[in-house]
Amino acid sequence: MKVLKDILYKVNINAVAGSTNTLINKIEFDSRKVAINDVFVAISGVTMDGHQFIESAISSGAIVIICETLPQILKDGITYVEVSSANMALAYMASNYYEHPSKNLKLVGVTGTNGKTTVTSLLYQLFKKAGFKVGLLSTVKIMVDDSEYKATHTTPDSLTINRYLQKMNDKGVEFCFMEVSSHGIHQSRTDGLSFAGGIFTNLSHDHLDYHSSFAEYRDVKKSFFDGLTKDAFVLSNIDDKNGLVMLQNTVAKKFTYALKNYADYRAQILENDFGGLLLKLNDQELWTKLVGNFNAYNILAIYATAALLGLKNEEILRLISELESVSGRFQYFISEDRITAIVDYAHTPDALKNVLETINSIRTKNEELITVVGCGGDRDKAKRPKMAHIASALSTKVIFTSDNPRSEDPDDIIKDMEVGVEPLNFKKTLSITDRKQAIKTACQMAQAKDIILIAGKGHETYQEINGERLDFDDYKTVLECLKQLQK
Ligand SMILES: CC(=O)N[C@H]1[C@@H](OP(=O)(O)OP(=O)(O)OC[C@H]2O[C@@H](n3ccc(=O)[nH]c3=O)[C@H](O)[C@@H]2O)O[C@H](CO)[C@@H](O)[C@@H]1O[C@H](C)C(=O)N[C@@H](C)C(=O)N[C@H](CCC(=O)O)C(=O)O
Ligand SMILES: Nc1ncnc2c1ncn2[C@@H]1O[C@H](COP(=O)(O)OP(=O)(O)OP(=O)(O)O)[C@@H](O)[C@H]1O
Ligand SMILES: N[C@H](CCC[C@H](N)C(=O)O)C(=O)O
Ligand SMILES: [Mg+2]
Repeated sequence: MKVLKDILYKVNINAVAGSTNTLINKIEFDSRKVAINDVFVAISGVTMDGHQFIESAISSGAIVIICETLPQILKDGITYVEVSSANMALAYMASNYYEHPSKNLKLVGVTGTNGKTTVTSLLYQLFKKAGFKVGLLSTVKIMVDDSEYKATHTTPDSLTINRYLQKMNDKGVEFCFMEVSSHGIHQSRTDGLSFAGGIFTNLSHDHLDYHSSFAEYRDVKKSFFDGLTKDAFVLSNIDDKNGLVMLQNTVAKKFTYALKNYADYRAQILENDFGGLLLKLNDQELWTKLVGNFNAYNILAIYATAALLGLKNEEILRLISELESVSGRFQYFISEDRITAIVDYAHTPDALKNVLETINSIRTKNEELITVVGCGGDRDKAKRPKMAHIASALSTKVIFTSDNPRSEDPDDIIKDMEVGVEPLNFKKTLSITDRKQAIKTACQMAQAKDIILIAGKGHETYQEINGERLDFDDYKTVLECLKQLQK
């Protein structure tokens, strides 16, 4: 049991009705999870308003209500706290409730449109190899040192974050690397956390269904860096046109990385093929198994972060050469028939362009590049024609298909995509709604030495249709199809 007034520390309060000396059990923001003596935080969400569940939370045992507008009738024995932002209040209360776990380890947040999972997962691997106890909060999974937990979000809600950070404290974790999504920042999921550092990877088109404009999306990302303290570091990719913007108003120590511009941490690509990348990094050669120009940025960010966190140069270089690629990020195999299949999580126009350009820079003219791609339902519709345009312009053949249609009709999503195909590329394209069938067709079309790219779902092991997640795995599917077709 905790005392309410202790967990309200730093919360911006407008009004209180009732006692704050109350003993409380736990905090919940979903009325369906409330039990006796809990605090219920009413959040006005994207689809519903949590304020309408105050009554039901009280019936389930809530004795404290945190809300943005006080109900008209206040019940005896219940403490009501009016705050200006319920999301922000939840984040500070979560941190207080779990006793500020982010202060007991070095927490590094990674934000940007693409590369967050790659950078955080590789940092997790590198620090584990260096012998530390490490934590990870990522799209793919949550790790409390060696214990793995399922991830539901890229950046979980603030209660979940602090709960896992406390578990990390209990295990003696020294470093934690976490993805910081724009939804996460906007919904204050990371407020109140003590970050030792923040990394900016890049910014391109995504989530314009949620953010009102690209400028708002950029400013939300920037606000993460604006919120860091002066003992923290910011590491920004200044080859990205918003790299310097992220550094504008932060009081944290500023560091930059780049392949094309002058920066604190610089690298040059010496070799780039399916075997990996050979980089010249601050005058030293460094080899990595990771493939693709964009991974040169990720590797450079990892090197710089490890250096900023105190690891020695030689050790970092040695450990980077041992890193394995992240599940569903340029994950590939070559079949018995010498067909290369690549599964990649490219689900934004920029990521898709980078992956296709990387493959094209490695591929010879006689080899076909067959791309299978779809776009998510209930997500930014403006990405659809853009991704279809890029896929059809940069591949020799393209199959448009489904990628988590969610509540939408998959054929409508495909139609939105087809609009982006330029007339000269029409003949390269084909649409097959069923993703398994699309992958199978790509495998049937491929000859020896051709390359199949299956983009958009990466590590995902499901296809979400009408609220139901049906088992589906791109990597397993393509592996099986190529095996069955073996000549
Ligand atoms: C659009 C969005 O971000 N939604 C998130 C948001 O939910 P919401 O605002 O829709 O909630 P709501 O359904 O309107 O409900 C409002 C409030 O009423 C409460 N409620 C609701 C029903 C009830 O009976 N009782 C009750 O108390 C809810 O618990 C909630 O607090 O707050 C919830 C709790 O934190 C999140 O789980 C939920 O994520 C949804 C599932 C989601 O799909 N989010 C995606 C878009 C997302 O966050 N993605 C980013 C990654 C993006 C990237 O690629 O960069 C991520 O970090 O994962
Ligand atoms: N530094 C980078 N720059 C551009 N594209 C990248 C970069 N790193 C990875 N990508 C591409 O973006 C895809 C997604 O990468 P990753 O999962 O690391 O990004 P993310 O930021 O975690 O995405 P999400 O927002 O879904 O969490 C990869 O599969 C690859 O195609
Ligand atoms: N974090 C991203 C992931 C998109 C992955 C793609 N497979 C899709 O479902 O659109 C989102 O939720 O928008
Ligand atoms: Mg991610």
